[in-house]
Amino acid sequence: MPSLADAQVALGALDGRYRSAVAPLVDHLSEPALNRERLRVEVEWLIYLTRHQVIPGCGTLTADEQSALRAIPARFGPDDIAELAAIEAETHHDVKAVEYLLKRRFAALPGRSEDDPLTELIHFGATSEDVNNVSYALMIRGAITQVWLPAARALLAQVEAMAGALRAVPLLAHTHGQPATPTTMGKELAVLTWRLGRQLGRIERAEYLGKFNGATGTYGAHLAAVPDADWQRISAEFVGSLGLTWNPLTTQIESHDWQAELYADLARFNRILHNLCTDVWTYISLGYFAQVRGQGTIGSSTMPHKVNPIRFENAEANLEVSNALLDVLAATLVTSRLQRDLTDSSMQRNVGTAIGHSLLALDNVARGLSGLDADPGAMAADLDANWEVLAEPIQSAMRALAAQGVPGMANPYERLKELTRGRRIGATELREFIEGLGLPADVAARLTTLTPQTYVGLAPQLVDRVVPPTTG
Ligand SMILES: O=C(O)C[C@H](Nc1ncnc2c1ncn2[C@@H]1O[C@H](COP(=O)(O)O)[C@@H](O)[C@H]1O)C(=O)O
Repeated sequence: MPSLADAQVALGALDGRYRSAVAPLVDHLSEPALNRERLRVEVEWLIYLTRHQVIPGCGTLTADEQSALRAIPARFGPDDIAELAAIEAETHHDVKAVEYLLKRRFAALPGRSEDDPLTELIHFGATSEDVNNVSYALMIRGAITQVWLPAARALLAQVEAMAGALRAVPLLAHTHGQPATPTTMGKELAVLTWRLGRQLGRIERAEYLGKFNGATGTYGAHLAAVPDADWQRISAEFVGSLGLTWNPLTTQIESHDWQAELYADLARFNRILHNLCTDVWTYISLGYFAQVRGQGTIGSSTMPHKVNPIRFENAEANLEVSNALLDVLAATLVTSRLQRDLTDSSMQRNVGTAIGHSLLALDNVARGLSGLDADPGAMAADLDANWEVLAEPIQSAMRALAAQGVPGMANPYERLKELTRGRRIGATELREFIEGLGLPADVAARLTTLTPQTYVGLAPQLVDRVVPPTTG
């Protein structure tokens, strides 16, 4: 029997059926992207060392040579990937393989050779983690700022636009799944926009840290080679030159605390988005949103009438997978036995998968939302069937009157409970009840004009906190 493995079939869903949605992350978080970043860091370190003559009297690189070296990661492609894999098959050490590949490329520059004295400055003073941690910081920063954040911002703008459009559309709330004080659909979406926006702000402010201080973070090898250099300043300057925040105090490994912080924020964003999915799914189920576009031609394989909210269900699943990975990354990356164990290396191989499932969910939610049309008629019908929700404002007005010394306003809660608890009442019963309360005329007039559809408080105005009202 032929093996499917022979056909280069993906094992995981992200590289299989969902590949197109997550492809932009491949350039940032795949294994070749890691190796490309490692090459970039090694090249930049060599250029830094020679340009600043950190090793007094060491050779220099011409501008053309610096460009040629920088082109190695910039043009890193399938042939380099294959060559690197062949070297790693010999070294069984992935960073050493990168070092050897760069030494080969350096020796091949015009006028250089394997015996060139500068060859030994490649990977000078560095432990693998010096190269790895800086590479990961650059990769993750690229993935977040160039791929994930733009997708998340676009989704947020979409939810925000829906909140604005449905700003004043009355909606029967369902606390505990039971009819409750009305709100508007726009305000409920504005709450989610507000929450997602706060998390997005935290993610936008994420710090990306890097360290470059040798095998146990002591600069021991550096000092042994060049005792007079200010190695802490050099390390800070080099890490800073890559646009990262310098971590001054570490063991062999960068402590990964910033990664744990970022993954906790991403996971919290995912959880709020999951809440949006389950709410919108429920509103669809109640008929408050109609699925009108982009649902494909088949809903159910057996029930022809159905259109299923599959985009939101897919997003839920992917957010859960993403969070499982983000949680395990955040929990485990912050510990390493003594000066280093290698669990972080194997664990960080899953960063792309963790962020990929989140990106896939963003894509599904965006597609799901764009296929929806609100049905204000369905929302109005449910409000109209639940006049008892007006027991609350009547009670509240009576309490205020009682506090002002108006006679006959005692025990409003109990009186409304008697009228409404466990039974349906309509406009007529409620108005008759109000008329029998002996309320001051202005309050009675105000309450009798109230309907479940108009009892939305400040809901429309609250939307303006996240969606500025359109002017003109
Ligand atoms: O600079 C060093 O290498 C110092 C060394 N610590 C190491 N630091 C970083 N990488 C190391 C280390 N050790 C191994 N390896 C190589 O890491 C690779 C791990 O593979 P995987 O589990 O697939 O992520 C895999 O390629 C391993 O060979 C130490 O002894 O402290």
